[in-house]
Amino acid sequence: MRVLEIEHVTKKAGRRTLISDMSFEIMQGDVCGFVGPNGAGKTTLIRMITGLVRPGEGTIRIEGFDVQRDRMKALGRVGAIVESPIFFPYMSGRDNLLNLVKLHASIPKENRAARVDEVLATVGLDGRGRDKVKTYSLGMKQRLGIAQALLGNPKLIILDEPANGLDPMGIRELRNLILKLNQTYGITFFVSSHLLDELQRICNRFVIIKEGRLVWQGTQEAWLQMAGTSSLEDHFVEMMTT
Ligand SMILES: Nc1ncnc2c1ncn2[C@@H]1O[C@H](COP(=O)(O)OP(=O)(O)OP(=O)(O)O)[C@@H](O)[C@H]1O
Repeated sequence: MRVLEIEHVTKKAGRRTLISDMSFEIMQGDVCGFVGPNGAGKTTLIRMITGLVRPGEGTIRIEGFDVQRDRMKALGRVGAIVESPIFFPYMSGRDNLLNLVKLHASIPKENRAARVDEVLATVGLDGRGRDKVKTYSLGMKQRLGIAQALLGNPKLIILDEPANGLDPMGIRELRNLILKLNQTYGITFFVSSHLLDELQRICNRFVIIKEGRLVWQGTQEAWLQMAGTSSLEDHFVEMMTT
């Protein structure tokens, strides 16, 4: 099943074209790495997928629902951390989520607390849920962000440079969490990052863009084959400079 469809999407800002006639698809169960140099348009496309910005032309569908025309149904299937998640620092992680769970109309009032405790346990924060967010490490805040994304039971989770600023332990925890959510709950992931080695550990597919255009998309296997004896990083740099 197609979870995300990007069809001939173009976005301009004034005379500048930020995204140009871009098309690709992601299937259910994929963990797709989204890569491109600084300024390639990754965040711009992610903002369109999450409904924060309108595409100028083209269509974006999530599980078949058009993000523009069927906004509620489309966005109800996505959990995303686009900019760093923002929580009230003087409230506990649990209280922050108890506040946010109210936004999900599909969760009855009497089930809210149970749902919050469930997602806290899923991301491994059950032991720290009642501590104030200001005492959390960056890695814990990221996991709280993923807990928030999980509240609505998403089919697709979009993460924009989630490993930014994380130490090796934090990166490892994030990696294990993504793999667990993918393998245990079948959640599809679309993850932008500059850390190709890290993406190589978790992704089965890649979408590569440059200057707002799709350069390549395919399986990790196909990319490794194309790269030959080079590392993905070396091959990526080569693709970007030729
Ligand atoms: N509203 C806007 N008006 C004009 N230019 C914009 C606007 N939004 C983004 N840009 C430009 O579009 C380009 C793409 O930016 P974007 O943030 O999507 O890139 P990115 O691939 O996410 O980069 P990075 O890897 O650095 O995060 C950049 O050159 C940016 O300055």
